[in-house]
Amino acid sequence: MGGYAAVVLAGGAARRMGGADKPTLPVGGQSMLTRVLAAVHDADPRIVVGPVPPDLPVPVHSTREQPPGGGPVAATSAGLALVPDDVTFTALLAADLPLLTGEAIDVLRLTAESAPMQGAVYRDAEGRRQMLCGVWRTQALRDAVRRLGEERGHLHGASVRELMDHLRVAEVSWRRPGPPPWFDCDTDDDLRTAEEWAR
Ligand SMILES: Nc1nc2c(ncn2[C@@H]2O[C@H](COP(=O)(O)OP(=O)(O)OP(=O)(O)O)[C@@H](O)[C@H]2O)c(=O)[nH]1
Repeated sequence: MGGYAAVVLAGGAARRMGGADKPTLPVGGQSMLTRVLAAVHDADPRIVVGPVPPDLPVPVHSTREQPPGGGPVAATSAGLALVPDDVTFTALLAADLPLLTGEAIDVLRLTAESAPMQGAVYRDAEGRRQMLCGVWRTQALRDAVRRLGEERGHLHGASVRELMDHLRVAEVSWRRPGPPPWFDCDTDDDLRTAEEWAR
């Protein structure tokens, strides 16, 4: 596999968690953001779109969509602006995936590199795409963001689902026993579940 970049979206409002600073919440003794960055330890560059906690234990590049809070596609666009043109693949990830592993990223990378598609995401047992747990051909992702921006006139408030409509995506099932690596924490209950699984 070749090199890849990682763009981690970490500037959401976390309304379902009462506005908590979600990426900094600990699971298994480490912040969710730290855990996601560890899963992409071999990505270069690693880009965080959102506030970067001062005690983050790994170096990252950081940026922010303008205006802040513009939603995940505006944030993706800001992150992609820091990905060099010669980086063929980019992992696009939420910051609230505390069970993500390097192995799970490798499966996505292998799929994205071999499939005649523009990227790969996980699909859960109910068939739902985990859209912020994927690896993409960087240029295809850039093109999709640009086309969506042209259609809407702006990216503010655009959803990841709208973005995916502009991309050909391979869906990957995770069939191994144990917690799914794409599990995302939207609520306090999710956080408790992740904590149990992370033990
Ligand atoms: N930089 C940035 N990241 C975002 C934005 N909106 C969502 N995200 C990130 O995208 C990921 C998925 O977001 P959600 O969990 O759907 O939204 P959320 O705002 O975190 O939470 P809710 O308000 O409860 O929906 C999370 O890692 C968020 O931090 C945004 O406007 N800017």
